[in-house]
Amino acid sequence: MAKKTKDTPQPKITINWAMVRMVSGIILIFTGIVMLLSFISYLMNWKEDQSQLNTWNDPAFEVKNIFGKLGVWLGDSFIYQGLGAISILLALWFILIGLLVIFKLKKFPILRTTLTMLFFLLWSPLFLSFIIPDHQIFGGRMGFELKMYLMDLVDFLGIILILAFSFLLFAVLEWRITPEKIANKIKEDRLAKDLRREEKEAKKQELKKEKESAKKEAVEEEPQEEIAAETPIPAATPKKAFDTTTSDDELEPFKVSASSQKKEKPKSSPTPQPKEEKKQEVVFEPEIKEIIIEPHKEGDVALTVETTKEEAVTDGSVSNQLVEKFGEFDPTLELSKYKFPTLDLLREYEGGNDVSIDQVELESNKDKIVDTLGNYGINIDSIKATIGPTVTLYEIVPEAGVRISKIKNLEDDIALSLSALGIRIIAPIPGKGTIGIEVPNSNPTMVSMRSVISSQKFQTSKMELPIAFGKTISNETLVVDLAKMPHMLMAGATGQGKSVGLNAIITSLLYKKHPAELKFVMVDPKKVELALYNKIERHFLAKLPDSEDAIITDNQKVIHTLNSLCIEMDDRYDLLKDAYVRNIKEYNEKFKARKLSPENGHRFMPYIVLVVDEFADLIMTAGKEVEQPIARLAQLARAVGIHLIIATQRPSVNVITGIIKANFPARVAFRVTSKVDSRTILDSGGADQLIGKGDMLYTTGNELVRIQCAFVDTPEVDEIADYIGSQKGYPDAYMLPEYEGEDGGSGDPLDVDPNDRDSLFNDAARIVVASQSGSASLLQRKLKIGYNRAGRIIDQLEANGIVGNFEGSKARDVLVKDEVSLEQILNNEA
Ligand SMILES: Nc1ncnc2c1ncn2[C@@H]1O[C@H](COP(=O)(O)OP(=O)(O)OP(=O)(O)O)[C@@H](O)[C@H]1O
Repeated sequence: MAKKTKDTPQPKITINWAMVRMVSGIILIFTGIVMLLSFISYLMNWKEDQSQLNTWNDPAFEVKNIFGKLGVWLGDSFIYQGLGAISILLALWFILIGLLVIFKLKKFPILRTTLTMLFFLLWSPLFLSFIIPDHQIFGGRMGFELKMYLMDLVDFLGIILILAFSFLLFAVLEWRITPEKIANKIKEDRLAKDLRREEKEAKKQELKKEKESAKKEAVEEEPQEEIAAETPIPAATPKKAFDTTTSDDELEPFKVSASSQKKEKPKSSPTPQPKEEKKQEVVFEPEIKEIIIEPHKEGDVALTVETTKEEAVTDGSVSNQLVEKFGEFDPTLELSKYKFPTLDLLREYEGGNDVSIDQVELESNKDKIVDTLGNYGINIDSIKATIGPTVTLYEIVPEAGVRISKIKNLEDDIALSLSALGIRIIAPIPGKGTIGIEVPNSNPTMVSMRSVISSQKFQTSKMELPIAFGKTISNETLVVDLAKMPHMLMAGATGQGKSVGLNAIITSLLYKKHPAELKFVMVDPKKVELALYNKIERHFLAKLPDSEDAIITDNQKVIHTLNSLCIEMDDRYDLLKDAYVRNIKEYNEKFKARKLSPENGHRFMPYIVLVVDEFADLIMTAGKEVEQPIARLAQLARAVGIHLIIATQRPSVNVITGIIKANFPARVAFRVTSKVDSRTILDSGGADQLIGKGDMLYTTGNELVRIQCAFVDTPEVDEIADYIGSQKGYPDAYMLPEYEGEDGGSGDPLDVDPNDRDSLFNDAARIVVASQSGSASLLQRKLKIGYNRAGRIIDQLEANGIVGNFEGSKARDVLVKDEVSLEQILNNEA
């Protein structure tokens, strides 16, 4: 603010263009209105008024025109003696130009409008005086004279041709009429007609179907024997077929004709289904052909043979057709009414966005820095201050020849002379060639979550998983993409702002992502930090199938969940491989473009963010069991949209092990108690010099950025969770794959009785042999079964010698090499 008043420019004599524009606009509109009303009035009263023209100066002369003598004069000059009735166009043009001038409508095609008007001003007088020759008033003098001249020159037919050709020429130039356009227009009209017809037919079909289902219900309510009596071929007709055929025709066997069945086929069941599923079902229906074998003998029944054509591989053209027909797949359709949290759920804090610092404080800090350095013989060329929310950065350019290390060594002395905590010296500032000294403000400004969420940067961000972390030292909102990080390690001593930081991350994502696009897996050993998010379980949380609470507080469950996430990761990789894409973004785009069929197990993949609030506690109790899956996820899960955020109070080396550290390039450090801790988390000091309360350092491997974390209070989080939780959600939380631990799944095949076979055993064996891959997740997808059952079937396959031994994460070898041998095995053992 103070800066502004300082920089106020000297007053200059300037032309107020806005006023000029306003005044000229008003004059134009006024002129246009007077002309328009005069013309209209003149056209109505011209006979009487015109006869008075000779007695113009006579005070007794009375005219009927709405604008009196001026109106008559205008009408006579423009209409009678001039352009005729088309002069009205001129009046309208004045009004239009006036409006354009006032409202600054730059996009309006003014030149084109003016040219069109000029054409009509020339063309209409001739046209009007030609078709209404008795009254000069319509064509005006211009029309009359022109007509007389042309009559003499080209005669009647010549004038018609001139009028017709000039109009045609104008139309072609003005409306750019080309033969293609005309053809297109005809085509469009035809298409629109067809579309309307199709819509009508679809509506009719729907009505018919409704009636049919109503009838079916009525029939179902009737006693069964009655149906049996009326239906001559119930035994031969599969139940499914009976279920799907519901028209009256069905009750008569001979009328189960090609046409009536054809209509039935795409629907497998008339029961209403969730929107999305319904859509997909229709989309990927196989092509069905029918051959009717006519009866040979009298009294024989016609046989309809139904053949399903092999489903074609979905190539571009098919998907294009699908997209044309149904539009892109919309993952948000099921919760299409979902409303994103509103800004008013977040609080405005006192002092909000205005970062202010006392001028005196600035001056005195500067003097102290200059004096301290001066005492050690370091002279300064220039010094510049950048005021941030919690700290002010003084950028120093030392005199030539001063060693940087000398200034760096004076850190403690400068801190002493400024008598302030949290002084940090950055020597040199990367990419700037200056030396930075960060000095805490005596009155720090709170950075509210509201201010960062409402920032343009966050609102318009196109990032996949944007996080509005807080504000940098130059008071800019820092928005980072979790998808790019791809995992984050967060550390800080107790009470320094870790939980607030986690909430800020989660809140940012909740403000930007639809429940269909993002799921959280939350681990909260402290049991209270993340409990608030229980309310959004059905919208944003993921959990294990058998667990009650989505937020995991029990360490044993954490191990299961992490392993389950590993399975989800492997499944996702299989799907990515199938789809020939390299990451979740490309995969989802392909899925949305309907290039991947859900029939083959493909599905829209939401991002999964694993949030662990107290990692030290987990490592202490579960050690390797937790470290291994975390490391696996951290190494591999990035491409499949699984991201980890891990927070810990104790950033010691036995918690943040080398393997974990190597896979978490994004680090956030709140204040820690020692330089060693700072080194563990950031690989450099600095975190021990922070001032707490959300003051943090952030790095993605290169430079350290000092940020004031945005503050979001528990009641705010509570309100956001309430707001989301009160809306319609999914029936349940997002289900992660089942994981049974050591005892389940791929157990000891010796325990498995080779004769104890799952009902899907044969199918599974065929799939495994056909693909030559003994993977449980393949069976899961192809047979649409759970992980446990797939694991059991794999064990049975092993016991029967179809697949080889368990080989860790690798798929098992398939011992039967071709389908013929497999069929022999299956037949022998049957
Ligand atoms: N970004 C911030 N801006 C202002 N004040 C903050 C900020 N973050 C934290 N604080 C203050 O610090 C207090 C403690 O923060 P928080 O609960 O996040 O600490 P913590 O590191 O999670 O502690 P613990 O590990 O014990 O849970 C908050 O109640 C708040 O008063």
